[in-house]
Amino acid sequence: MRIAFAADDENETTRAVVEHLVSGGHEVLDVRAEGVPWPGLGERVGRAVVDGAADLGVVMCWTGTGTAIAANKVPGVLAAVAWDPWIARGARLWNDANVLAMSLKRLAPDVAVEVLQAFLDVPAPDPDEAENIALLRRSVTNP
Ligand SMILES: O=C(CO)[C@H](O)[C@H](O)COP(=O)(O)O
Repeated sequence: MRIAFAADDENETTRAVVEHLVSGGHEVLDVRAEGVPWPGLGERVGRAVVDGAADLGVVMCWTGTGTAIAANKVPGVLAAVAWDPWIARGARLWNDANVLAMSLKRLAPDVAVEVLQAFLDVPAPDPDEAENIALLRRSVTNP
């Protein structure tokens, strides 16, 4: 898969995430750029997904929340913060999340990789959730 990626800091966890993607045969579209702060990075990942340059996105910041909020401002993005594999799987399966957000400070490298893999392992959302997902995708400007 083509995965858009950005993080506003670099450490063992962010490196493990990128290495896991590359070793898993995924194409990593790294949208980091000098001087772009975390809100811009979240937006860049969201845009890459919505524009079709990437199939899914991964954003990381200290908390995971700021980049998730920024990504969610891009219409068509459903970004979810996950901190364990069950949450990540549920975000794909029941919410159709197309961007995974993780804390680069609070997740150990092996945990972040497990969370990421659980997200990637879901091929498609649960059809039983189609109505709820449609409601989730509806915005106040697009009722
Ligand atoms: O977790 C974050 C946003 O949710 C940021 O990573 C954290 O706030 C640090 O940002 P900065 O380096 O701009 O102070």
